[in-house]
Amino acid sequence: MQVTRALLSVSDKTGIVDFARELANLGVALLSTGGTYKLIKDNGIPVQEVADYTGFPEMMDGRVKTLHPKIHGGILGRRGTDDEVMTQHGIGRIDLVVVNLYPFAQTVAKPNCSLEDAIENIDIGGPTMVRSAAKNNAHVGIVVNSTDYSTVLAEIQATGGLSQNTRFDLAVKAFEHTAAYDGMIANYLGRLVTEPAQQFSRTFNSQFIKAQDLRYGENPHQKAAFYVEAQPKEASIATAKQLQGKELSYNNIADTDAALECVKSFVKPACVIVKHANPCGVAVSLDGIKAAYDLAYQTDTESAFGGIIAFNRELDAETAKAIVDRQFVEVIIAPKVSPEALAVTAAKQNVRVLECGQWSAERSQQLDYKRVNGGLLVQDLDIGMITEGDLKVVTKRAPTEAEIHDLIFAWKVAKFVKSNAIVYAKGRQTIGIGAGQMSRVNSARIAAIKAEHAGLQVQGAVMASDAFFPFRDGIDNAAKVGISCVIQPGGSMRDAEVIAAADEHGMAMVFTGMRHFRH
Ligand SMILES: NC(=O)c1ncn([C@@H]2O[C@H](COP(=O)(O)O)[C@@H](O)[C@H]2O)c1NC=O
Repeated sequence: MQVTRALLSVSDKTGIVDFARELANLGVALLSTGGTYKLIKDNGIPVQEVADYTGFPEMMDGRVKTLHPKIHGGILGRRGTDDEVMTQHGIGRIDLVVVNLYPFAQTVAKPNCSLEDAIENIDIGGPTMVRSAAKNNAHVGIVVNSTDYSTVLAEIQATGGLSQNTRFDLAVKAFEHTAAYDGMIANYLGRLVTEPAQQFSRTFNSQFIKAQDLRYGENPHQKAAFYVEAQPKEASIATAKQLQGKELSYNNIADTDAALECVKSFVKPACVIVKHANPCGVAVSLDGIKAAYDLAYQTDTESAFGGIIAFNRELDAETAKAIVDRQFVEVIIAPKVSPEALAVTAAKQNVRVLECGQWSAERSQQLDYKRVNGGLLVQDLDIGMITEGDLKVVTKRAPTEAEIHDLIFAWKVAKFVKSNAIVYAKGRQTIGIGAGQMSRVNSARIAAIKAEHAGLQVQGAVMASDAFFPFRDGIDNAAKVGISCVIQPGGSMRDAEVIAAADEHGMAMVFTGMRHFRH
């Protein structure tokens, strides 16, 4: 297919002048809408305005520009089938359509965007041309993204046109583009159909882009792929670059996400080791990430085998060496990886090393999804976090300054441990973690067993519980193993009993008023 005439109509005008110039140099006749036309013409490039071509002016403040049979007939006409009718009605072929749409997303993201503004930024003529051209991809090329200008141009320069493969690929991109666009509009308007407007729209429309096919899913008989957002809001597993190692698996990605999101909770140098989606060792150390790793590893050396290790600082050679010398590790992830660290991990080529970029201290609110059979649970991501000022001391004894540091540390870890979660910690090191039990008492027992197994002293450690204690037995058992201080949300109908138990044992206890279930 030869490109003889192109229609250019873009809101985002990035790169359009150079693209138009090169097309014109190749002898392609250009048609364009108001603003795009003016820009191209002002740059001395020959171009005809759509209004001049159709004999119909743009009207209604741009609501009608390209919605004309001479435009849509020119795009949709089947070469070899519709030639006669096209000639009969004076419709010329349009071989290439270059369109990007009114910036709906940017408009509604503005604070105080009015419904009127949002409505005016719903592009009608643009998607219509995009869909026309994409449908007629057997004869027409459609470009919706300026990042494709150079490859499209190179192909036209080389062959005078675009191959069927290229046109089909561009057409799929075009339908992906309009699907995302209409999804955004439906989500936005779908929040307004009830009075008062709701956070969650009537339908839930979202688009994710395939980052990679995976060898298999959670188990080898399950097929899987990893999809990411077009514009992830912050450094995450979705933004991570793999610097070395075997291909990431489904479970690697899920566990790396858990480790990274947990380590983001800490400001000081920290290390989180995850196994099967649960932290099995976490530590913070003012001496740096190597010291944090040593402490995190101590919590549960058995579970750390084949684990995922996340840091909140650049991975350095010393830490990398400590890891690869000591243990089998599946994935190491950090905001940055030094070239020296990479030289160390290169000796173990199977180890996956990921660099995800630096996140900002201010977490951005996002949606969290969980698939259930036949449905989807959607909620705000749990970015809730308490500070020292939020702690309510409920016992006679108040925690010491050192205990407060440990309480907040243990609380941050408990947030990332599957419920029921119990975390024992001392000196900003996890001493024992009890995860994913149906009874809180059993989680506490497991935390104690883990501590004993690791040879770590529970005496004087703090205990975090992701949700309230329904009975006093949790506190009595904790006292028996040597826990001195407890952090929990509070809110049980037996809080008074639980507090009395803590007082009897001379423990300090604080309520957070915030629960962190994780399923
Ligand atoms: N109404 C129409 O016929 C129409 N045709 C093209 N557009 C859009 O107008 C924009 C370009 O306008 P301009 O070239 O005037 O800057 C593009 O985003 C394009 O998608 C239209 N605008 C909105 O629907």
